[in-house]
Amino acid sequence: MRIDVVSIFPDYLAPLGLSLVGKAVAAGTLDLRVHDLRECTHDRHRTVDDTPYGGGPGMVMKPEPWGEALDAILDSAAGRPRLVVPTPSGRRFTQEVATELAVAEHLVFACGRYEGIDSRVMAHYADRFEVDEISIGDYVLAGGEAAVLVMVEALARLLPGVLGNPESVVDDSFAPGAMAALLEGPVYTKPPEWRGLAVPEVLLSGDHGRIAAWRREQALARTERFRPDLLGDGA
Ligand SMILES: Nc1ncccc1[N+](=O)[O-]
Repeated sequence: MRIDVVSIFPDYLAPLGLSLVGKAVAAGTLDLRVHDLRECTHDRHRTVDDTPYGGGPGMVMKPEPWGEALDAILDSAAGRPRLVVPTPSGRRFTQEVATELAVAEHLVFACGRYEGIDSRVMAHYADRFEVDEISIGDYVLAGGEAAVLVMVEALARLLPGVLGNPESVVDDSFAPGAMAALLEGPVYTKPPEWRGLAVPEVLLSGDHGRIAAWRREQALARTERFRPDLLGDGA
């Protein structure tokens, strides 16, 4: 998979060189290219934004630098990449969306800052990109870069060979499957007792049936407490 990220703060994406995503890049599973949008400006001030037509607060990112940046990426792209635009006004990012993105051949993330990117950019590229405006949550960040870190990490761990133990994807919170709509319950590891706190004895029993039942019970309780919306009506 190839991933391009366009941003006026390319250094913000440096964490993608670490840990799990960094390993995927080193292994060649991910071809990650980060581009500085300002390299597509040609005025003295390297201007990327201007005041919004129709008035209103803040600034809007100008279309010209985006046109130059995205044309260059398309020139070196095979096929029709998916253009992911992180925005609070997009469709909601979920584990299902992460799974969808994880099977793409080529993702291009356009990091908007300020009030967003001139809407003509998304309209102009609708035939050459599969344009996908996605929100990671109902809050307002200063730009899309943090959202790209979130989305790339969520999809990278789904790529074959990236996670040491592919099993751990199966019982993720929100992963499709038997415990699909439940939050993961508490987890424990050695030592069996720590500062007077013992690990629940069922987990040391070796009785896999009892352990599975206990885990489901804990997952249900946690889901009822933190995310009753996941339980639907009278589940
Ligand atoms: N919530 C957001 N705020 C700003 C930019 C992008 C965002 N998002 O969710 O992708």
